[in-house]
Order: sequence, then structure tokens, then C-alpha cells
Amino acid sequence: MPCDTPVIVALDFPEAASAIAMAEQLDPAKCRLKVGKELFTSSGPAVIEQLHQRGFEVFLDLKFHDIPNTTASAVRAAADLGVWMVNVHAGGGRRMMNACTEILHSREGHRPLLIAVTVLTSLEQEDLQEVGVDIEPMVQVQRLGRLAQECGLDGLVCSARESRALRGALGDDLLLVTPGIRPSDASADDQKRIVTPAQAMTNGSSFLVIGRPITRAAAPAQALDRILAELQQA
Ligand SMILES: O=C(O)c1cc(=O)[nH]c(=O)n1[C@@H]1O[C@H](COP(=O)(O)O)[C@@H](O)[C@H]1O
Repeated sequence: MPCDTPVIVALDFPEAASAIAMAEQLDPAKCRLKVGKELFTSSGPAVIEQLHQRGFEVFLDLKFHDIPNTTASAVRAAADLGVWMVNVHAGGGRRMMNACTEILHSREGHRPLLIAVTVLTSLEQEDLQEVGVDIEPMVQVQRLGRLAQECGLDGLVCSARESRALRGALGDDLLLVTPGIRPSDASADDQKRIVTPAQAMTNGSSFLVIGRPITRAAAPAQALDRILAELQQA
């Protein structure tokens, strides 16, 4: 069942049973699902197969960041799992990202969308300065976004706060996958560069990654429906 909405629900759960229980409350036509570091570390590739069997397309979010050979090999392994999307960290640089696009373009069969994380949505300018990046998030996002585009990646992970400027600087072809999405009444949790679902789409985001506002809701399916209704009105 193909999904016809921009929502990707983050399945941040400690093991497969709770992740699958959440997936079974959701409709593959209304959302895609993201498997991240916690769930994949605990459950491995099997949980992806279980989600595929339930009709979901899966974004494997491991933010691969390593030397070119290691990262390209990991991306190939992700492609072998049949995932819809996989991410690397643009901070790995040009040679790493080129190695990843080359290995995907040289393979037969299924090829996932390959996107690059730019600046984590949990970071603000002060955080960047502490780790030696003495520029604003917007500038760093555009610098890494341009580099990823030059390397032929399909898209970027960034905050929807940067989506409009990225569209102006890099055009409309890049997929902009934006976490840090919060309905106006939701807690920010540990996210810093947050945007509402409707504003994110208005800003030019392609996909919205949403975790706790849906998965921690008393009624997750209804929380998703409310967000989809907000998007319809945008
Ligand atoms: O690559 C990601 O998915 C990601 C990048 C980023 O900059 N910020 C970010 O929050 N994420 C992920 O998106 C999800 C956001 O979850 P919530 O904060 O619960 O909505 C988590 O699974 C994060 O690991």
C-alpha cells in the first residue's frame, strides 16, 4: 500500500515488540516509518522485515559517518535490506558521499533514496560553536546541503526552519526531510529548531519526521490524523 502523505513516524522504541505494536496502530497509506539507532541496535534487520511484511516503507536512520569505504559498504548493506531511504552524515565529507552514490548507482536492483544529515535539529548556534563550527546553523546547513547536492545525493535532513532558504539556494529537486516537527501545543522535548507541521510544508519540506508527538500520544492514530488534517488545511 503506497503512502500518499509526507509523514514519517519515528519508531524510537527499545525493542521490536513495542515498535511493531505501534506500527499495527498505524496505516501504511498514511505514513512511512523510520527505524533509528535504538531500535536497530536492539532488534537488527529483522524488525525492518517485519515492518515490510505489514506494508510499510522504511527509512533506516543510522546517520552513517565513517571513512568512504566503510560508509559505502554500510549503505550497500542497507540497500540489500530493501529500505525506502537511508541517511549518512554530510560531515563525512565529499569523498565519503561520492563513494556512497557510486556504490548505489553501480548496483542492480533496489536502490534506496540516499540523504545526508546536515545539522541535527537538537543543535543551536551555541552548540555548534562548542564543537568548533563558528557559523550559524542556517549557514552550515546550506554549506553541507550544497556539498551533498554536488555529490548527487537525493536529499537532506535539516530543520524546516532552513527549508525555505535551501529551496532558494539549491532548488526544488532535493528532498528535504525535516524532523523537529511539533504541533503548536506539543512539548519541544530535546529538539531546538522546531517547526509546526503546516509551517514545515509551507516552508518547502518534502517529508516530516515525527516521533514523540505521535508515538507518545494517548491515541497515536488519532494524533497522526490530526496532523494530516492540519496539513490538508495548509
Ligand atoms: O535523521 C533523523 O531522523 C534526525 C535528524 C535530526 O537532525 N533530528 C532528529 O530528531 N532526527 C530523528 O528524528 C526523530 C525525531 O523524533 P521526535 O523528536 O520524537 O519527533 C528521532 O528519531 C531523531 O533521531
